[in-house]
Amino acid sequence: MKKLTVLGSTGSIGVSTLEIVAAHPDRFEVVALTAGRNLDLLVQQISAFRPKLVSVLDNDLAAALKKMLPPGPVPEIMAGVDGLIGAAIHPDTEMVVAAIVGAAGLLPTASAIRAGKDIALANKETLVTAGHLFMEEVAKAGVKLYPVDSEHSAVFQSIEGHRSEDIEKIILTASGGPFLNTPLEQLKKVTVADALNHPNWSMGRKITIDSASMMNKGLEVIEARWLFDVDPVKIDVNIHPQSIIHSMVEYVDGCVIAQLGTPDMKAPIAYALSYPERVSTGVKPLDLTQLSALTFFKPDLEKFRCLQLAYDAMAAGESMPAVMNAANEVAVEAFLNGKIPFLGISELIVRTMDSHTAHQLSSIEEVLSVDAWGRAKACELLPTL
Ligand SMILES: NC(=O)C1=CN([C@@H]2O[C@H](COP(=O)(O)OP(=O)(O)OC[C@H]3O[C@@H](n4cnc5c(N)ncnc54)[C@H](OP(=O)(O)O)[C@@H]3O)[C@@H](O)[C@H]2O)C=CC1
Ligand SMILES: CC(=O)[C@@H](O)[C@H](O)COP(=O)(O)O
Ligand SMILES: [Mn+2]
Repeated sequence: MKKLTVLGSTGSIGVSTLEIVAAHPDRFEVVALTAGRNLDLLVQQISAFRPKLVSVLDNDLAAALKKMLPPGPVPEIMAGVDGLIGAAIHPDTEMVVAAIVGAAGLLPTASAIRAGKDIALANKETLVTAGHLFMEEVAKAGVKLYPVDSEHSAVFQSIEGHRSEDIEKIILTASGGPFLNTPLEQLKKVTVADALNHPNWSMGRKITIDSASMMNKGLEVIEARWLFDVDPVKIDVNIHPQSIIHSMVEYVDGCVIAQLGTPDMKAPIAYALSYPERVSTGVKPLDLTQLSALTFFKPDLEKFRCLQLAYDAMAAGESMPAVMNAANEVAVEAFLNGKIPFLGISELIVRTMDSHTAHQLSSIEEVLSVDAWGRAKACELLPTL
């Protein structure tokens, strides 16, 4: 029986994780759940999974939750960062599913690693902002870090049994999002609803906008760089609009190993939870005879400026990816709230990165202060757009 904490249980990844847990009650048990504001869903999850501890965004929400609890055993209720950390380091927990969105996931994930918990990592922002420090913490604590992100799960599955020195290239696939065939000129006028209309994946709002701008793929290149300890020049991005091949690894002998499947996050989540075993997921099996074509081409870096910005941030290194990530989080929120147009996202990131001189980061606490700086700078620059 694997005992789990799910950070971000009310989100898209959190809900899919709990579907896997519910399907395998003999394998997985929930110890702790954390939510942000979605108390109604959290109450349903408490009723179904009977966690020992739950946490919500703040004390007001915790007080409201106490009045909504279902009949039965009463969980410990916590709030804020203390609650996230409490859930992450709960003594009964063996594995933490890191499924909070954004840099808010950094501290609880770091705390879980330091407490010796294995990690199923969905929260890519942790590796984008502080990849080298996280990988050092993972090595120091001797814990396992399993990728949940579909591309990284595909790479993980394609490198098993192979020597890292035999890798020629990692090829991350990208759907191209809803604007793959939209001319740059028309991107000036796209709406929030247009950007949230991802062709292949059903996901949370922030990552869906990141997919539309292709910042998601930029974040994933940085994520792969740290997760698989590869030189960034060995990481390619191929647009693959069908999202059937989830990523590939090319070896020095010219062989390419890929992982394929119906686009459904339950598959990579289940593999991270049950590794090295495989469990049923309910994911629709792939019928290759029903696919008309699998196509691939290079991304347009002028149109998808955010992908180029991620390459620039990775090249600058040190604190720059954390600043880029912070500016992106502010920009996506502003776009979703109707404060800036879609192309304002990349513009705000450029202006924030231009205001920053990269410097070395030697602790996760320093990363948090750079993240705060990046957010404050991006907010200050918002009216200049
Ligand atoms: N969705 C997907 O298919 C994929 C997601 N990922 C990554 O996984 C992570 C989660 O994505 P996704 O599930 O889509 O996101 P969602 O927005 O659907 O869910 C986010 C979760 O985090 C909670 N949350 C948000 N902000 C805070 C905060 N400040 N403090 C505490 N909790 C918070 C939310 O609570 P509430 O809703 O209750 O307010 C919710 O439970 C992201 O990093 C994303 O990039 C990676 C690959 C695929
Ligand atoms: C499901 C998943 O892993 C997402 O990160 C997905 O990759 C988004 O699709 P894009 O390829 O459009 O970014
Ligand atoms: Mn992905």
